[in-house]
Amino acid sequence: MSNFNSPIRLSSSLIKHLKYRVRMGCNPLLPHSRSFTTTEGHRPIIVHKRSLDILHDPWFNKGTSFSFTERDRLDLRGLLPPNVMSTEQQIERFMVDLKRLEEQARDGPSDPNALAKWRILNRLHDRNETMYYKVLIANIEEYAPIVYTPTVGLVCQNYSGLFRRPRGMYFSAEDRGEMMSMVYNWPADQVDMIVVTDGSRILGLGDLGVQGIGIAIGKLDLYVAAAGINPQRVLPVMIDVGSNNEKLLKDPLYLGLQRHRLDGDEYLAVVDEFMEAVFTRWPHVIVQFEDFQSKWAFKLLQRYRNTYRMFNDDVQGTAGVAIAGLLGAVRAQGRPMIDFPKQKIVVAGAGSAGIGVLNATRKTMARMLGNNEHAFQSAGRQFWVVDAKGLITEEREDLDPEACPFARNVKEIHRQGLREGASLVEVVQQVKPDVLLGLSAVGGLFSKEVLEALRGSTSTRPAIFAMSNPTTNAECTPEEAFSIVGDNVVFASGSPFKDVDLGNGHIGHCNQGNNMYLFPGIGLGTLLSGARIISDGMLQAAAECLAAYMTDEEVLKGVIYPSISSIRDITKQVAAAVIKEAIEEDLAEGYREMDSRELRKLSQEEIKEYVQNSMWSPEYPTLVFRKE
Ligand SMILES: NC(=O)c1ccc[n+]([C@@H]2O[C@H](COP(=O)([O-])OP(=O)(O)OC[C@H]3O[C@@H](n4cnc5c(N)ncnc54)[C@H](O)[C@@H]3O)[C@@H](O)[C@H]2O)c1
Ligand SMILES: O=C(O)C[C@H](O)C(=O)O
Ligand SMILES: [Mg+2]
Repeated sequence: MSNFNSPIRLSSSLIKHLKYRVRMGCNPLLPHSRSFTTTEGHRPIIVHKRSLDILHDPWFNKGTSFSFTERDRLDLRGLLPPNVMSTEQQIERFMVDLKRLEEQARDGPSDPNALAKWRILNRLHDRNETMYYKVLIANIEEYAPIVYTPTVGLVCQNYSGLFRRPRGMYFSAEDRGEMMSMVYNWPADQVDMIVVTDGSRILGLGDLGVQGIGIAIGKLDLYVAAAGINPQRVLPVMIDVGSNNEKLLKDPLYLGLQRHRLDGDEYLAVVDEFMEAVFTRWPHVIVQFEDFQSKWAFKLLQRYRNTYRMFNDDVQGTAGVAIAGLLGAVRAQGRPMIDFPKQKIVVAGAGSAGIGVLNATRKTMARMLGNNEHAFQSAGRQFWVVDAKGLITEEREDLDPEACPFARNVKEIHRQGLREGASLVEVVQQVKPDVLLGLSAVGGLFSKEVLEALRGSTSTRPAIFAMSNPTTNAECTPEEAFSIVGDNVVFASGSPFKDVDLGNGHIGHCNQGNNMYLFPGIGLGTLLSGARIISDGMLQAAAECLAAYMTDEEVLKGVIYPSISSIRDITKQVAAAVIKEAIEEDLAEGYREMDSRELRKLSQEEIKEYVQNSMWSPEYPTLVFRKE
């Protein structure tokens, strides 16, 4: 039996490994260390490693694309098949493999091979990041539903089984007091974007605990693919304060802390410590809060938004996307934008997303009505909010403070033939809304009865937003919407659905109303402006930019959101709008060589050019070895 005083015996293989690490210039006692250099442009990259270390490093790995001379320079000879492939050949080989799976897929409502595709893409991500993003960007329409909603939901649910190579950082309740030093374990000296979750409300799937890291990874994939954030400078983070999901707590394969969630001040102390640690190491980082249960989403946003560069995607990103869609719906009715404050809107769901949408939409209406208290009060009367307990009125007991401003006046509601707790069907029947918007996480909530009631809408073209994710949580499908309410409706869903063949040569267009159209641009614009905080004005500018992206011709056809294939261009425009607003609000402090004075001199076109030139593209840099 060994005790602490006995000499340590090292196995011969361990000695060999340590000697090898010394030879490679690494500290044998520290975990694997990497050197980080920028890959923008076509400049060579100086690397301090060779041989297998290069092949195992996805930032530098080119797989079969290493040229003969590079293989010699980097001691790779013999470690790869001899045939040198071009990038195109490599990608083709990969795509053939991927497509084979699809050909075998049965054509069902969901993709039976979605998880298999995720695994293949994930493995590529592990071994060759450049190629991974090249594939993702070139085929974004096809593979966003795999790396993002809906499949990412399935991935999070099955994360224990799917976990291979760790990605990102985990801060847990057990790490209290250690985070300030732990944060230095991450190898990158520069981090631009963090997406953090506590796993408490992953999409509409509830508390998935530590497995929620998948959502942070998926969101950051879009930051790289859509916003051109350098993948070396993104960091997915999971704050593991436990889980209240009893199934997970009993699962022996669960990878997270097997304890109930911390609450109250203890919870806040963990998140505070995390924020302090990451902003100490990377003062210019932007932190996106993702999929926190609404109980904490609002509190944390209020706590940090005036001190740190952060935003909550579910509250603020979703709000902007909804506003853009709602404005699109008005245009699709052939009405002028000024009619927006007249829209009657029924919202199902009063959580972080629903309340975020309600607040921002009310403010937008109030601005159009004169931006005074009277305008704000009258805008508030355009909404009827239904949650799990039915219509919310001032009679409701124990109402969340966030929902209070939207509780309907009891007398007014009685005159409309409604009451506290009225069902969604009753509300739709009585209100005859222009818009029915769902952020309830309840699949099928817009039942046949609800949709039939919507046929009585006073609008010439009612709009249905079934925004809950993933697919199975959508409040209704586009088929149901078009067949029950009518061919003329405007339809959007949070997760992608196919367009509907209406049978008479017409297509019922299915828009994807998802915050992916805004968060990458909000992050990129904030980064490049160097704004200290993310203001309401910057978020509003992002939403307006998205709304203006669609032409009149498109919206009249019911197309209110762009195709995901143009997401890189949309993100560029959104980022430019955010920068412009940050400059106007005097928040922009500049980024790298572009200081605040230079920024202020830029014209609208030059801002767009600046954004475009700052976006990372997946190209192999030339690698050159030099000893450290
Ligand atoms: N499309 C997007 O971009 C987008 C963005 C954010 C969130 N979402 C989706 O929105 C959903 C909700 O997210 P959240 O953060 O607000 O969740 P949440 O848990 O905070 O809120 C859910 C709300 O729905 C209400 N609800 C539950 N059952 C209901 C019922 N039968 N009828 C009416 N309301 C009911 C609850 O009372 C609660 O107010 C999730 O599915 C999420 O994926 C979509
Ligand atoms: O993640 C998404 O697809 C959208 C949104 O952030 C959500 O929580 O559903
Ligand atoms: Mg989310």
